[in-house]
Amino acid sequence: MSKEILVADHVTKVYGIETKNPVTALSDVSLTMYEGDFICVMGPSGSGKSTFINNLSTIDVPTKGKVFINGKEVRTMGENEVGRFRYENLGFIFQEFNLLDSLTIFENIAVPLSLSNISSDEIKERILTVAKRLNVEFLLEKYPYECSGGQRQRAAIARALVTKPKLIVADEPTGNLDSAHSHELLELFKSLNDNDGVSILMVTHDSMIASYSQKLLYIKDGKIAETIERGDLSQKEYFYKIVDVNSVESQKLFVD
Ligand SMILES: Nc1ncnc2c1ncn2[C@@H]1O[C@H](COP(=O)(O)OP(=O)(O)OP(=O)(O)O)[C@@H](O)[C@H]1O
Repeated sequence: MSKEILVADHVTKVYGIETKNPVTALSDVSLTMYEGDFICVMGPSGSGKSTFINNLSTIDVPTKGKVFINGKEVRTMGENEVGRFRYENLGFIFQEFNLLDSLTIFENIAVPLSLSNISSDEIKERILTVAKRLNVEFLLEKYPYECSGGQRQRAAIARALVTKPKLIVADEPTGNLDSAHSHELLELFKSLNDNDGVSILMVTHDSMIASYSQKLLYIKDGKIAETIERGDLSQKEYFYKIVDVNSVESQKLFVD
């Protein structure tokens, strides 16, 4: 049986708890993610998708409930341990790329490896390999401000993958990519998932992109309202199920 990589146990997140207007963005959510899972998170704007993945992946701390990664409760880890854990296991891809403007694309991709003991030859080789996969090898000597939005996003993805993470956490990773590059990225995710056993937790609003996953969580009002498993469905059949869930849930937003 596959190993549990991430467990969320009755997680609640309230923003502004000390203020007059606290917002419960996540309400008593539980999830067990196994090694090799490819899970996609969808839901209306403001439903709590980013809060969900941030609280599950050490970026933020829940108000109530527990998160375990590789069997260890995140709250009990010291800051250094969480930092090391992130470096060794997680690859983050966000819509904001946070590339450093004073560094070239090559140097930006190298940043996560600067803490490692890897030789400079291997660093170079790893960067070239990942840059080729993301089609940014011709940009390695350029600075981020010399690149387009899509190119910067692909460079940021290369930076997230250069450490060979066991779990990719992605929030709208295709937000700045055109359709062809979006599908290329998802083919890459699928190959990392199928062939390298990399687990993926991804937020998207695009049903086509979501159809690359194996499981879909539909979040509404800070709760998991629906779960769909791809199972034996073809990608097309799964896609139609995802479209259905989204349109049924959207229709519920209309008040007669
Ligand atoms: N730092 C914060 N402080 C206060 N409220 C917040 C904060 N971050 C998010 N929220 C609120 O929490 C709720 C959930 O936000 P979240 O960003 O998780 O939603 P989302 O589903 O990812 O939205 P979108 O699809 O628009 O990105 C929203 O009502 C939002 O306004």
